[in-house]
Amino acid sequence: MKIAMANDHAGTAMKEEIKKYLLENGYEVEDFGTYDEKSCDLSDFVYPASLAVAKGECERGIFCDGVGYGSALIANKINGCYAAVCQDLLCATLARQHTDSNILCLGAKIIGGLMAMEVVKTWLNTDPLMEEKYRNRVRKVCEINDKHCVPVK
Ligand SMILES: O=P(O)(O)OC[C@H]1O[C@@H](O)[C@H](O)[C@@H]1O
Repeated sequence: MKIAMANDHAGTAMKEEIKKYLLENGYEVEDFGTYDEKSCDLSDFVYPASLAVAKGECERGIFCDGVGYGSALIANKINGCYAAVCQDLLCATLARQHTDSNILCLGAKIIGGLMAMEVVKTWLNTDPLMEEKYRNRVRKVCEINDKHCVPVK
């Protein structure tokens, strides 16, 4: 599985730690930066990484910023990107089981590195539930996406 990664200055250390784990465990990573802790704007990195997910160049995305919501807010503007902020293992499980999210957003100022690693593992290894009610909910979100989000070329 190929994973798009992106972060701002607040998420660099967390991104590096997660990237190391992914590479050691057989995942491919495309790292869109940023690569240091110099102050920057999240959208410069999360936007291209989201496009890679939208185009199918990467299957999933993992984005790190200070709080997590900033990455999710940007990614969720892009057609085909379904981003969830997860701060614990229950959120990570349900973000896959109930909502089939393809982008995980983490807040490095909110959760520690150990929790982030467990969230990543849980999120990567949990499949969507096939129960009709969850399928219907996911389908409705996809329909909203298809109706209002511009296709990514
Ligand atoms: O360090 P500064 O620039 O103040 O803020 C960084 C974080 O604050 C929030 O907006 C975002 O989560 C961003 O990553």
